[in-house]
Amino acid sequence: MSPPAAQPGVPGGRGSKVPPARKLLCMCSLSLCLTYLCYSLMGGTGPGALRSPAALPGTAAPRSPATLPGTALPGPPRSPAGFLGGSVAPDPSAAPARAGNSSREGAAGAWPRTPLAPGEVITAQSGAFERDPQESSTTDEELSRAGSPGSRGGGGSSSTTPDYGEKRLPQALIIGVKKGGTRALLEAIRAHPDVRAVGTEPHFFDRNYEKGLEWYRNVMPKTLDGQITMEKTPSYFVTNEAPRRIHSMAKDTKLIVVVRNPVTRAISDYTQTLSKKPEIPTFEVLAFKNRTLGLIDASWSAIRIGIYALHLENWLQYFPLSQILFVSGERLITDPAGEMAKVQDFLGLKRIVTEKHFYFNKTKGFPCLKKPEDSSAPRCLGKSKGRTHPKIDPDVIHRLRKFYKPFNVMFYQMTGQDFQWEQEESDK
Ligand SMILES: Nc1ncnc2c1ncn2[C@@H]1O[C@H](COP(=O)(O)OS(=O)(=O)O)[C@@H](OP(=O)(O)O)[C@H]1O
Repeated sequence: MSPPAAQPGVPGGRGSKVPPARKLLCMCSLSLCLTYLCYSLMGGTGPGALRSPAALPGTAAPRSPATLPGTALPGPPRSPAGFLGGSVAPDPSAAPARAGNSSREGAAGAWPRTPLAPGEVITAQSGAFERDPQESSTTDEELSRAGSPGSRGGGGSSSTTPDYGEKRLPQALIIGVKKGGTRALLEAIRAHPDVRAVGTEPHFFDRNYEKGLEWYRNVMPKTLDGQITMEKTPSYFVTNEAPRRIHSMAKDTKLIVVVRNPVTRAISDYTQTLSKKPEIPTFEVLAFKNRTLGLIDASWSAIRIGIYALHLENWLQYFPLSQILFVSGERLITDPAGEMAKVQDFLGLKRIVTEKHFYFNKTKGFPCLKKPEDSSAPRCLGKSKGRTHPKIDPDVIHRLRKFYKPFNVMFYQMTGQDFQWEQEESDK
């Protein structure tokens, strides 16, 4: 894999004088802690609540003592206070925020405000709503079929699956993020002959952990020696227990995270819920705890999932950065072959999935996989992928961008990659 470009001015960027990884993690943790303390003090999590990042619902308690409140440390690269709660004055220097992709936008709506208890699995919601086989869709029924003794498993894996080989626990996982482009990535990597993947989402490390590793193994497709077994469950990235559980299964598990501009991701998430529950409040209503004060509701899962730095901190307690690949959800659309090259390198695979596998489908508005020689149909993702987003008030988008900015900067520092979400002129 070609290493991410060096990022001058981004401490910890792979091109700069890199401080020891641990030191960087501690600094990031503390900065995040400070950010959240500020947010809490501004009332973001309830009156008087003083909460460290660890107290953010769904975020594991960091083990690093450096993350404890009260430790004196450098703050985030830019003071987050102005972004977090309180009245955020419009930034005249910022590019005017526009509504999302107008060509793909239409209806309005919202989803229920569902503050989660600490440790609660965020995608308990997705279990209720996501039934499309191309979404976070795996039903218990599907899984029990896939995992039942004597089944071929694969939970939706290719119909050309040969019924030989062995079921193995996955060596690589797509752990997130929800609405990041995880399905597109999984379908693309499945085109590789050395990869076998479950089509549905097993949700083992969040919802089904009690079923045990044998259940999980049985859900997997059979593989031959040298083939990699994979699955994708986007909720793992925001599940407290997932890093520890995956680490205890195999500490060398390779992890892939597809990340996308958190503002667009939030709208996409909301759009999905709206499609199932048209009666829910508008995005604009749900996004704020107090709109007059400009106080973003970070307890709303659509918002919280996008605070990537916080979630990543949890993973870095268990896995080195080198074991996690961050795929750009934006580039997965504009340059799928380029992103797939990185994925194949990361997995130690020959670069077989290349530009020859993709074409841009104008009707769909997305890249699709070219039809395999033995099949009659090209493979675009289903209608639940690439939905038209509702038009969101530009002021709300502007405020959300400001809210996420310090967290994004922190995420760039932690990963050594600049995803350039601040540079985007519109939220497509
Ligand atoms: N090739 C291709 N075709 C269609 N859609 C694509 C593709 N590549 C990326 N995307 C983007 O993937 C978004 C859905 O993300 P996920 O698959 O991670 O969603 S889910 O969490 O599994 O429900 C989906 O989000 P929305 O556009 O908001 O629907 C797409 O923007």
